[in-house]
Amino acid sequence: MYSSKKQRPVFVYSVTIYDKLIKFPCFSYIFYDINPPEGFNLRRDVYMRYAIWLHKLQTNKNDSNLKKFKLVLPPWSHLYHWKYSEIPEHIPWALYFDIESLKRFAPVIEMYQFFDDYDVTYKKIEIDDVYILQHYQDMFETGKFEEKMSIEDCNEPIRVNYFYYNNITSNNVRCLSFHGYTSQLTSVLKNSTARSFLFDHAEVALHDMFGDKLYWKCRRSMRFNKELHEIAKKFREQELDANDKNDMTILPDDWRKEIPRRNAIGGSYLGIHLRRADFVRSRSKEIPTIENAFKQIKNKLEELKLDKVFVATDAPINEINEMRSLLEPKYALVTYKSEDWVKEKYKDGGIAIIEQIICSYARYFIGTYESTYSFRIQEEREILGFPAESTFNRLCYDGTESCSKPSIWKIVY
Ligand SMILES: C[C@@H]1O[C@H](OP(=O)(O)OP(=O)(O)OC[C@H]2O[C@@H](n3cnc4c(=O)[nH]c(N)nc43)[C@H](O)[C@@H]2O)[C@@H](O)[C@H](O)[C@@H]1O
Repeated sequence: MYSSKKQRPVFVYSVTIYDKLIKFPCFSYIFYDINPPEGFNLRRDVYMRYAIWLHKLQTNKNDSNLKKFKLVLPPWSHLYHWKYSEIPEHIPWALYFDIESLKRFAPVIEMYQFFDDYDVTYKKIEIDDVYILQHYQDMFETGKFEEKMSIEDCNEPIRVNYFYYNNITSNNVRCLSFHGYTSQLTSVLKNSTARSFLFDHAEVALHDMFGDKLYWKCRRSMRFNKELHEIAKKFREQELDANDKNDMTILPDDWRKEIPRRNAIGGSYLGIHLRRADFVRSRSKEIPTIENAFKQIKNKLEELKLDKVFVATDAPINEINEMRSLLEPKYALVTYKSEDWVKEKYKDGGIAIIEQIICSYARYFIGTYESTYSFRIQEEREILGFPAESTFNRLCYDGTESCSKPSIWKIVY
């Protein structure tokens, strides 16, 4: 794990990484950052675009004239949906993900490990080349989308510091209007002698290929931190009477050993992701009221002959109680209540992941329309080998099941 001491570099004076990153002269570093309001699960998708790019750079023999790159994982700081007890907080990826598993796909390092790579006698880190990606305004106006990139005037004011560290900065910041796939950014690397690059607004670059074999390899490498899995497993066993052996949900320790299958059964409970919070305001016409959600849950429990529903939700307690009073006593509504140490150690992000895991292992899953939190559960269930019909379902806004189904993105090996 990480030590808080390692979170903030202490340096004495300023040099560029190109000049002084002396510990590992054969490496160059790629940083990326994302539009601040974006939530955790969209960020996971953006990570994949860059991990796939780095994977390709690492394996593509035609680009052997390029240096070796490391992808620096941006700490989880100031996420809009999370409450932080201490500000600024730089949460490393190891708190949520199995880093060794990520490394089996792409050459990633944590930010604090980058600080270790850096010569710590220097006060300030200056990233050699910063590119702020931005959309071509005219493409949205004309609807004519073509792949291109060009350095242009910036659409937004330029930031002075990066990643909420006031000693990470750059003297060379440019705005790159961009429409294309992430690996097309290779041309930026080829035309530069820099040893450190930051792509801000990284979400502007698209997936090279959404849903192909490489996409799924990368996705499979994104295993959660083992302890989070253990916590969810214990909860499933104790509160939902579910276990991997009976539910046919055992995966090999190494994602590279996974094989195609569709025989997962899942625990004898219905899994629901009921997204509320900001969605109640921003998507009121697309998500159900509590009563409408109840109708769909009850119908599905009847149809599947189940008597338990696990609800992952960011709803306030009064809404959960309302749902509970509608379902009980005939059906049990189970939610995850974290122990104090879990909340303290893993914070809001970890609790959300534990709930996602529990939904992933359910007999049947129903998510919330266009929530990336639900999308990630659907992917996890594809990896676990559930029949697609038990996964790609959404709560309809009107209490019926008649609304359109979510897009089905089946796993490819
Ligand atoms: C419209 C967009 O929707 C996006 O949200 P959407 O895709 O649902 O997906 P997320 O970005 O993951 O949701 C935002 C955060 O809300 C919390 N959250 C959501 N659902 C649950 C849940 O069931 N249980 C728990 N414990 N926490 C939950 C969690 O911290 C998660 O990272 C937003 O990130 C964007 O900023 C934007 O608002």
